[in-house]
Amino acid sequence: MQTRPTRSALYIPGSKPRALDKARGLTCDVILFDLEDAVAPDAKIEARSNLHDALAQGGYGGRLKLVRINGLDTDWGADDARAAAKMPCDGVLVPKVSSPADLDAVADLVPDLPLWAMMETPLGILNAQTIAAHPRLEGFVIGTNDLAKDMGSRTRAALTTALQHCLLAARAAGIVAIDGVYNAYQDQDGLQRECIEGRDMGFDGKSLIHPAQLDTANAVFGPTAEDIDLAHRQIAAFDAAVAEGQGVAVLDGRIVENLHIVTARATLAKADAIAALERT
Ligand SMILES: CC(C)(COP(=O)(O)OP(=O)(O)OC[C@H]1O[C@@H](n2cnc3c(N)ncnc32)[C@H](O)[C@@H]1OP(=O)(O)O)[C@@H](O)C(=O)NCCC(=O)NCCSC(=O)C[C@H](O)C(=O)O
Ligand SMILES: [Mg+2]
Repeated sequence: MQTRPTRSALYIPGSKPRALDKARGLTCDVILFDLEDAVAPDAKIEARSNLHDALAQGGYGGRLKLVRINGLDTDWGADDARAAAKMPCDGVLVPKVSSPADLDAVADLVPDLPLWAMMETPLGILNAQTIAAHPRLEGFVIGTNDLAKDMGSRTRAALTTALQHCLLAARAAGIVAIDGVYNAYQDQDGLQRECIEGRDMGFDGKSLIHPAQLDTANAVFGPTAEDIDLAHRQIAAFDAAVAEGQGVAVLDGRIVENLHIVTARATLAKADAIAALERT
């Protein structure tokens, strides 16, 4: 089970050495080192080599480092998987996963690393429950662009059922779920709205394409000072109620039950994990 922060997951094309270098100083929680759609066919081999060198050089701190390989049905996928298996990364992100068998095939080539699944095909969404239950899987990253293309959908609202289905599957399996990208990377208001929507649905973070999107995702998906204060006060109120033989506390006119304490402790643990990451 992944416990590191996943508020912001930035795609970095393996074909862009400057961006690979710049990422060492960026405040993303997760780096999605991309060999797939951000890399042109002619640049695929060089991108794999760039990525090998960048990861070997290190300097990415405690960020979660995932390598998105090409699909095994392409000319590059199997070699990407074999190369990623030897890279000092935290997992392999498999594109266009439609069934657990797609993960089995990559797992055979990558024996020792966790797997993550791009959820971006209609069949994959329908099979989300069995994909999420794969023993090597640590998380979903939603591919809203490919999904919208395959479904013929023109709005994010049209994807709501698919997003919720993925979330249900992820939560049932206890894995991470990261929302899709917001393409208009210079539109901060639109990004903020979509981050809030994703957070309120239950996502753990947002996948991003440009450094200018980091602050918004980190702020929206991270606990605020008010969240942290409320969590402390809920725990204190509940402890006091329990000490008096009560099973329920009342705080600010609202009941506080054990289930709220689970959420409060999770909020504090998340804040601690973010602080620890920021120290690396
Ligand atoms: C979108 C971009 C092509 C814009 O590039 P550019 O015009 O070069 O941006 P800027 O000049 O504003 O860049 C400023 C500096 O920031 C660095 N930079 C830019 N993007 C990144 C990045 N992603 N990671 C790290 N650093 C980045 C530039 O190097 C500049 O640095 P400096 O020279 O020092 O000033 C570009 O942002 C880009 O290529 N983004 C990634 C696109 C991508 O990865 N697409 C694929 C993933 S999305 C997807 O596939 C989703 C899914 O599969 C689905 O189906 O939905
Ligand atoms: Mg995609």
